[in-house]
Amino acid sequence: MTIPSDRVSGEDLEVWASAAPDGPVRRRGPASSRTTPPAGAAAPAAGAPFPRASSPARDDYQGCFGCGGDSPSGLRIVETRVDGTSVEAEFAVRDVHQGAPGLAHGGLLATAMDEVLGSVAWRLGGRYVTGRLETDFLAPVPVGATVRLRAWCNGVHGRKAYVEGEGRIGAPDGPVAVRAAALFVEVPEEHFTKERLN
Ligand SMILES: CCCCCCCC/C=C\CCCCCCCC(=O)SCCNC(=O)CCNC(=O)[C@H](O)C(C)(C)COP(=O)(O)OP(=O)(O)OC[C@H]1O[C@@H](n2cnc3c(N)ncnc32)[C@H](O)[C@@H]1OP(=O)(O)O
Repeated sequence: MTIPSDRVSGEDLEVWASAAPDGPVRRRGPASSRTTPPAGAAAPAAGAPFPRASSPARDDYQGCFGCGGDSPSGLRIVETRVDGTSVEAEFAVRDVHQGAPGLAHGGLLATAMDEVLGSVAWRLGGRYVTGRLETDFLAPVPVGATVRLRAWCNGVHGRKAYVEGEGRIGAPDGPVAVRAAALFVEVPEEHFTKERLN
């Protein structure tokens, strides 16, 4: 398998022990050039308060599909540890999250990554939305499993924050089921109000 060297850095590549007949397969990591910080990107700040002035960020807002308690089929992601801008979180895969019978739908796993990576971005101190989200699905996740999420910021460049993370099955050192890299873009407060229909 050939990996275009202009698309990924050396750190993005991993050698995967594989039973493939031609030996170990080199697989691309989750980050493409569009989700990799450019040279000169700043290191993330140590962690800043959420800018809670905007209405979707109210302390009592429970409508989020990822983390809110008001969404009956929501993921109900709970943050378990925050260290600066890095976040650990978890959620339980329920019947309503199925794709194939008994297994989590991939789109919901991508949603979980969007949520936890977004939480990292908001800890930079601005209001951020997802501009691009790249996801690798590495193992099926059974209904009933707890997915342990971990996410961190690789750098900030102007309005752009480069965030990465992973989800493991069952335990913090369990098998990696999903990996993601994203570009979050800082937006003004009006972003969350100007297009609303209700
Ligand atoms: C959101 C939650 C709020 C509640 C918070 C509660 C408290 C916190 C608790 C918990 C954490 C939150 C967790 C949330 C998690 C979920 C997050 C989501 O699902 S967000 C919804 C989905 N995303 C959108 O709806 C964006 C839709 N897109 C847009 O609005 C625009 O396209 C936007 C803002 C992304 C960019 O538009 P422009 O006009 O402002 O700016 P331009 O110039 O186009 O882009 C700026 C820079 O970014 C690059 N860029 C933009 N999109 C890119 C892309 N897809 N790929 C690569 N680069 C991109 C551009 O090339 C440009 O770069 P150059 O400055 O020129 O270097």
